[in-house]
Amino acid sequence: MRVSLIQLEVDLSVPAADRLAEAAELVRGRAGDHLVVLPELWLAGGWDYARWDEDAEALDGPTARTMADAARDAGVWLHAGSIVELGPDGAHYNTSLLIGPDGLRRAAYRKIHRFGFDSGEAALMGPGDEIVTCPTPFGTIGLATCYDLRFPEMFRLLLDQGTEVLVVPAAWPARRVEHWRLFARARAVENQVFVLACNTAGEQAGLAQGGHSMVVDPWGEILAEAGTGFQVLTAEIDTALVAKTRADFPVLKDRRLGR
Ligand SMILES: O=C(O)CCC(=O)C(=O)O
Repeated sequence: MRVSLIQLEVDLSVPAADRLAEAAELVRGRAGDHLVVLPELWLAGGWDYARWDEDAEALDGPTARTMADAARDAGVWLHAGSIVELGPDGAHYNTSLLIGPDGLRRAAYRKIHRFGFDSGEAALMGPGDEIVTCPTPFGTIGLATCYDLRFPEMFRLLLDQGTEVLVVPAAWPARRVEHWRLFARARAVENQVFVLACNTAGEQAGLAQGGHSMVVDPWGEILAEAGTGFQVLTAEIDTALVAKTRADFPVLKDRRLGR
């Protein structure tokens, strides 16, 4: 199957409506791909907390609807990155959306581990509390977001729910980009899954973003890696490699704890 990770440059000085339309066009341009992935909080911005109140929207709000139309027009599965979700309880969540080629939402995942210690996301967003996986024609997709990568115990739960392809949108800063690269490969190797890790590029709220979106196979090989600017990163992946890797090197059978 062909996957594309759209490493967007998030320039918050450009009106959100223009950036939304541009992202939708990029998705439409990926007709022929099987799965397209966008980064974390690419519309609201991952680091401009002051905007989150005004940018918060429901799960079926304008971003979700625009992305659903784009997915249907292109005939692709779309991981639309994440939005600032205004939950029914009035709280905000960092919620990622998986949309089918028919334009229907197939999964929504509220980021469990919020970044910022006592400020930023950790103070302003509610925590998700549900591990989310979704069956697709090309295997079970497991959902995680950015900072989640630092918490390997979460990925064992995703594994135990059948994950074969892990999709991780992010707004990961350049300062710690080597951690990002390390974790993307580590989560692939330890769980014997594909990892599709889609970061932002450019600068957000004065913070340089790391780029280096990656497609990693279950053996930990990097099949494709972006640079630091805007890029559409495309790779062919064979999801049969998950079962083959697990059969050829059956390390997961030796787990002793936590199941
Ligand atoms: O863990 C990190 O270094 C970055 C995490 C982050 O930027 C986020 O979760 O938004």
